[in-house]
Amino acid sequence: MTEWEDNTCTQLQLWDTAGQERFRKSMVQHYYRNVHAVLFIYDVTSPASFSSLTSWVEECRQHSLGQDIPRFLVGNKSDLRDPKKTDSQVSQERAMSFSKAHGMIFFETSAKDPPKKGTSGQQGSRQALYQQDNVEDIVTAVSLKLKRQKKLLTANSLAYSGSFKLTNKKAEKEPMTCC
Ligand SMILES: Nc1nc2c(ncn2[C@@H]2O[C@H](COP(=O)(O)OP(=O)(O)OP(=O)(O)O)[C@@H](O)[C@H]2O)c(=O)[nH]1
Repeated sequence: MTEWEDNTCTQLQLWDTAGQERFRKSMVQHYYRNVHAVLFIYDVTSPASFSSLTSWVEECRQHSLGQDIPRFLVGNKSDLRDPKKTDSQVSQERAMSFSKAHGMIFFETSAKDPPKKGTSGQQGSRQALYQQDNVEDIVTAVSLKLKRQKKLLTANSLAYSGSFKLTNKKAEKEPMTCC
């Protein structure tokens, strides 16, 4: 639950899809019904977990999840990054490029050992390109995105389903009423 300064709050209900196929098959319809956002989470030390994201993106598409549903890409286990093993890890550049291609908001974090607020991580011998966030920051970002989107949807539905529709400056001054 995130409480905002305007006295509203956003409550997040997270559904963790089971890794095991036999559970996934029976639960899958339930997951996709009324979904407001999707978090694609992978393990930064497991390129296989990153590669499997493509099938999750495809699954979302098959379940007709619209592009208006916010998508987040989260690389977890950043505490296990080993500067000497860059080949067997998912680089932030690769993840960032994937997130851009799929319209996702990218985060990297560790659920076990939360990065200090706003710090950049170390990747190989270089400074990581993107900052790492703790889990709470990611939850807040998801909540904020949903709050903004809800506001936008409400504004749009008022503009298009009310007794008048604002189309231009003239209409703003002299609203046309109908119904
Ligand atoms: N070092 C480290 N270990 C983690 C982190 N997050 C989870 N783990 C460990 O990773 C293991 C797997 O965690 P799960 O949450 O079961 O992973 P999962 O992907 O949901 O697993 P399935 O639902 O079975 O697919 C556990 O032993 C966790 O303690 C992290 O950020 N850092």
